[in-house]
Amino acid sequence: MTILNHDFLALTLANPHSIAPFELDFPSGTGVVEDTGIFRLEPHQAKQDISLVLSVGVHGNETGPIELVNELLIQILSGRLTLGIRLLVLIGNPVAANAGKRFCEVNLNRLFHGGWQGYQGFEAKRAERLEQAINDFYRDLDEKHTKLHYDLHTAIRGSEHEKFVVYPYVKEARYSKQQLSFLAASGIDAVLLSHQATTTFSFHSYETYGAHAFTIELGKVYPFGQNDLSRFTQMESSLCLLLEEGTFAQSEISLLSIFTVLDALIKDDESYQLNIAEDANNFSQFESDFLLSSSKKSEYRVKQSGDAIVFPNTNLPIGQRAGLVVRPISAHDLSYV
Ligand SMILES: O=C(O)CCC(=O)N[C@@H](CCC(=O)O)C(=O)O
Ligand SMILES: [Zn+2]
Repeated sequence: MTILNHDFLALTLANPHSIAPFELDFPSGTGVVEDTGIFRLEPHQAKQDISLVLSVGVHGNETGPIELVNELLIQILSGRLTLGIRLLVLIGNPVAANAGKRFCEVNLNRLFHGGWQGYQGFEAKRAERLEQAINDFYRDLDEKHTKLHYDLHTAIRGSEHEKFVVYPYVKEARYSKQQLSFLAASGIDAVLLSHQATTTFSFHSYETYGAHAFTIELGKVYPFGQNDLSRFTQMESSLCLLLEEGTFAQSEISLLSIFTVLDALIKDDESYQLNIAEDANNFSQFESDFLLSSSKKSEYRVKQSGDAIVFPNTNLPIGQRAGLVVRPISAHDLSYV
């Protein structure tokens, strides 16, 4: 088996359920395709002790980041980019990607950190397999080794901040200045600081391995072939620098708008409604006391003028997150590591 034309995405989509493992050489290192959508690359000469997981397509229809990372792989495999750190690329949900869907049976990004237990079907198996791949990749690294996991997504809606990240819930609320500066340099506009543990991929890597891990939203969802990859230029440049030199591009944290997550809105009944326009953007703000959601069982009123909604979505099963309510805060109010 080989990766024809260095096109790992094409190989993955042609074999969405499984691939027998195989090894390959490329000009600056060696690689192993461990399974479908799971590709580990080891540099001949590591410039820094950094192990980077780049995951894309955890939601199958979020194709822009998949195309971006596939392009980076083509550059590495063809020798145009010299790999200087360890790299694990994960294409999360190839079956849903082929179907042009967010997921097939269950939202994969709610099944990590053991959340797959108790579920059947492709996504449950896939979450377990992806967790295993990360565990294998991070195994036996010493204390001073830097573990990174950037989980790249695109959002269903337009947004007042086109590119933003979810910083998973971290103990003692201490945030990495180096990573935030890297995100600012990568074209990220805003950061949401999570208020609780979740079963997302980025939370799993932070909580289990102490990785610097983020869900990174790079714009709006488009089908394969319809993404304007020029919108990812800053992220691409930062990733190239990191992959080649093990260096983090840095910009002022003050470029970032920071939001704390106040509440997760949970769909608690079939009657659950969000009182927002169909086409409302992420980060739409509301006045104090506005009735943001209501159902036969509950209502949610906005606590303070300026509070905003991110990821509003009611097209999901009861018990799942229908949105996040966020509030702007100053970067000066954060504690940093
Ligand atoms: O646009 C939307 O509503 C969803 C975009 C998306 O997939 N977001 C992630 C965020 C994960 C996190 O909170 O870290 C998701 O919902 O899984
Ligand atoms: Zn997503």
